[in-house]
Amino acid sequence: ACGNSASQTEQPSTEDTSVESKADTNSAENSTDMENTDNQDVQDHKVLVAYFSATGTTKGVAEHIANGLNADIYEIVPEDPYTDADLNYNDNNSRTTIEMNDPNARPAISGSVENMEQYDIIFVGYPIWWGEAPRIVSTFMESYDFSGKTIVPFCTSGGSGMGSSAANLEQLTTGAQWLSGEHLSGSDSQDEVMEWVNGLGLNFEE
Ligand SMILES: Cc1cc2nc3c(=O)[nH]c(=O)nc-3n(C[C@H](O)[C@H](O)[C@H](O)COP(=O)(O)O)c2cc1C
Repeated sequence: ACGNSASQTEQPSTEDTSVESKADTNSAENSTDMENTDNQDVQDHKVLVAYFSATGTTKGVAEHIANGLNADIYEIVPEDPYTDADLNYNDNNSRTTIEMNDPNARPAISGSVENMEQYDIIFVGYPIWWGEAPRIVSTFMESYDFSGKTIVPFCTSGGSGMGSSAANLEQLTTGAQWLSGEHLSGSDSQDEVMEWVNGLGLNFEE
């Protein structure tokens, strides 16, 4: 399913699991070229960019979104970090192969989002593993009450699209509005990523 994955060479920084959750970068100034000033109506929405990234690609995209929107960012950090051996998809007995073969696997997350209630829009980013979101993203979706919130999924991959990954995550939440997601590339510039974000038609808090 993932023979076209190229990125096993740029190696996982699995030891770099520092939580930069909620780097509170919201400030009054917003120097980015937000194009949504013409559709500010009654309410602006506070945004969280949450992501899981085993080897840094999704992290880069998540940072583009968070920087572009001046939004909070939260890394889903596994309690038990993924080693290179864990990430070996050529090994039928590797941790990821075992987890992805079990739809009910729920790897534990270290830490949590403080005050999820304050967010109206949550971007959720992840790498595609065997055509799906990693099971730890399922753990994340089941850990909070997302009702009334808008969820915007995005992924990176070695070539596959989102497939049914987001639809399957959506099943784990109730009462949230899921927008159709986007497959992004680790080589996309911030401007390219923001072009997609600004085209979503959401009102972001500035
Ligand atoms: C266990 C595992 C399974 C993968 N399965 C797929 C796949 O099915 N399709 C694909 O295009 N890429 C697959 N990949 C490649 C990753 O999706 C890709 O390298 C991604 O950008 C990594 O993101 P990250 O650096 O944020 O972890 C897989 C990678 C791993 C480690």
